[in-house]
Amino acid sequence: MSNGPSAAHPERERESDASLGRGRAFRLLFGYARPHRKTFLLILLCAVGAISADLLQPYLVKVAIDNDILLGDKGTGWLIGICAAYLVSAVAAMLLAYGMANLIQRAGQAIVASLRKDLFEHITKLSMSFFDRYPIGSLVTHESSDTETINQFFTQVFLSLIRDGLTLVLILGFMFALDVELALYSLVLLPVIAAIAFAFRTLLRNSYHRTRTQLSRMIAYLAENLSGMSLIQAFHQEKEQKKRFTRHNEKYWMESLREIRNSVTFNRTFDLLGNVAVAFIVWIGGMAVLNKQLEFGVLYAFISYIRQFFQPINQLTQQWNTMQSTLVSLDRLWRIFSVKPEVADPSEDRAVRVDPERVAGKLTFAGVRFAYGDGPEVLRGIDLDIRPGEFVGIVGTTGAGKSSLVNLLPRFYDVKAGSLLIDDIDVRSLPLRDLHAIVGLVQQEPYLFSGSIIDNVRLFRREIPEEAVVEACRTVGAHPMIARLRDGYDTVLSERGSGLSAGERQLISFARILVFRPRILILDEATAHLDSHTERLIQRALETVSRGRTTLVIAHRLSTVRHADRIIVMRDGQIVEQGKHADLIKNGGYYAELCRHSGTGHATAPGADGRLRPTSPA
Ligand SMILES: Nc1ncnc2c1ncn2[C@@H]1O[C@H](COP(=O)(O)OP(=O)(O)OP(=O)(O)O)[C@@H](O)[C@H]1O
Repeated sequence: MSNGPSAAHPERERESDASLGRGRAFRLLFGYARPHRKTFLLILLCAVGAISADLLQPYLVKVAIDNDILLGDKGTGWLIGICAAYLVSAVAAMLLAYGMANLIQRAGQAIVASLRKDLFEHITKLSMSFFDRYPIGSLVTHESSDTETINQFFTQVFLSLIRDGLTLVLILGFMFALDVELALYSLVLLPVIAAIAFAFRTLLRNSYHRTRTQLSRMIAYLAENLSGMSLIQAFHQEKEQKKRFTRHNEKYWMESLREIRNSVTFNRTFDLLGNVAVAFIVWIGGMAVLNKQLEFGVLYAFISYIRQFFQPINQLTQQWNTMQSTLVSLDRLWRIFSVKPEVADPSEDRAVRVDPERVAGKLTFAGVRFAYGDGPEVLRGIDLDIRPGEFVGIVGTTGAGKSSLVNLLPRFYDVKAGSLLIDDIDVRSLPLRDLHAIVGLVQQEPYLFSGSIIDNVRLFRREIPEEAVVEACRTVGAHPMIARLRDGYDTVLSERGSGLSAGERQLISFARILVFRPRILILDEATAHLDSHTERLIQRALETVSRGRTTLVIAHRLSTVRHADRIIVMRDGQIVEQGKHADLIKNGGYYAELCRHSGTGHATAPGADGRLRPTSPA
C-alpha cells in the first residue's frame, strides 16, 4: 500500500573514513580561504614590504660605516640622509607589519566564522541516529575549539610561514649579495640547527599532546561533575570527587610544566646557537677585516643578519604544534561535514506535496520493523490503523518500544521495513518541512530554549502576534502561571527552562501546539512527579489540544488515557492488545495486569493517580 520509497535499502548515514586524508581536509580549508584570495595577496605584498624594509636597516648602517664614517669625506648631510632613510624604513616596516597582522586576523576570523556557521547548519540537518552515536560534548568541542584552532592556523602558522619564511629567504639574499664567502661560512651551522630543530620537534609535539590530553580529561571530569552535582551532594561524594579532581589537576599541572620547560630549553638553545654563530662570524669576518679583505660595514651587517636569522627558524619550528593540531582539527571537522543525513528530503520526483492544514490525520503503520543502527529489533512488525481525529493512548512497560514507535512519525528515524503512512502517503515522500508542520510533538522533557517565554511558545517566529501566544497559553491553562512570573511573557528562561517545573514546561509545549496547529499530535507524558494541580492542568490542556487532531499519547499514568478512544498495549516491540479501557480490563489480559501493578483494582477503573509502574512481563 506504500507509495513511498522502498524501506529495504534506506540511505545509510555515511561517515568518512580517516583515509580521506589530509589532502581533502586541506582542500576543505582552502575552499573557505578562496573568497579571501585578494586579501591574502595583499598580505603577501605587505609581508614582502615590511621584511625588506626591516632588512634594509643593517644595510643602511653598513653604507653609513663604509661609505662615510670610515672615509669621513661625505659630510654630515649625507650621514643625516642615511639616518633619515633608516627611520623611514623602520616606520614603513612597522606600518606594513601592522597592516599585515590586521589583514590576516580579518581573513582568519571571517573564514572561521563561515566555517562555524556551515558546521552548525550541517549539524542541525543530521538525523537523530547521528546524535545517538556522537557525544554532544565532542560536537561542542568541534564547534568551538576546533574552529578556533583553524583560526590559529591562519593567524600563527600561515603568518609565520609567510613572514619567517620570507625573512629567511631575504636574509640569505642580502648576505649573498654582500659577501658570498662569508655567507657560505654563515651556513656552516645550518645542519646543526636542522638537527636540533628536528630533535626538539618530536619532544615539543609529544609534550604538547600530553598536555592537551590531560586538559581535556580534566574538562570532561569537570563537566561530568557539574551536571551530576545534585547526586554528588546527595551521596556526600564531595571529598572523593575532590580527590579525583586534584589528581587530574596535578597531572595537567605537571604536563604543562614539562611543556614549558621543553619550550624554554628549545628557545634558549637557539639563542645559544645564535651567539655561537655570531662569535664564529666575528672570528672569520674579523680576520678578513684585519687582512683588509672585507669592509668593516659588511661585517657589521652580517652580524645583524645572523642575529635575525635564528629567530624565524625558531618561530617556524614552534609552529609545528599548531600545524599538528590544525591537521587533527581539520580531520575531525571533515569527518562531521562528510556525514550525510540518513533521513533526508525526498527527491523531486518522489516528493508528494500536501497542504499541511488540509491533512485529515489518518495514520497507517504497515508491517513496521525498526532497530537502532545495527542493534536488535525494537519494533517487530507493527500493523496499526488510526482514524483521523482518534485519541490513542500507548501503554507498556519501560523499553516496550512506545517512544520508538512515535519517533518514526516525524522521521527522527526511518523504518527498517514496512511503511508508515499519513493519509495514505508514505512519510518518506513528504518534504520534511511539510511533515514537521503536520506532526507536532510534546516531549517528556520539553526542551525550552534560553530566551523569553513568548519566544519559546512561538519559537522565535516574530510574525506570530503576541495575542495569539497569550490566547494559546490561556487555552491550555498556562496563563496564570506565566502571569505570576515577574516579567510575565517576557520572562527570560535560563538554560533549558530550568526555572520551571516539568509540568509547567509541558504546558508551554501545549501552547506551542495551539500556535502551530499540527494535524497530528504526539505527547510523551511527563514521568516526573507532578503535583495534583499541575496534573489536572495537563489533563485539561491535553483534552483541549487534542480536540480535532489525531493524538497519540504515551501514557505513564493510566488516568491520562482512561478515556482514550483506543488504548494500545505494547510489549517487547509488539502490540499485544488494543481496545477501550473498560474492554481491556474485562479481557483480563496484559493491560489488566499493568493496571493491577499500578495499584488499581482489576474490576474498577484506575484512580486519578493510577500510574503505570515498570513491571516484568507476566
Ligand atoms: N537512541 C537509542 N539507541 C539505541 N537503543 C535505543 C535508543 N532509544 C531506545 N533504545 C532501546 O530501544 C528499546 C525501546 O525503547 P523505547 O524508548 O522505545 O521504549 P519505551 O517503551 O518508550 O520506554 P520508556 O517508557 O522507558 O520511555 C529499549 O530497549 C531501548 O533500550
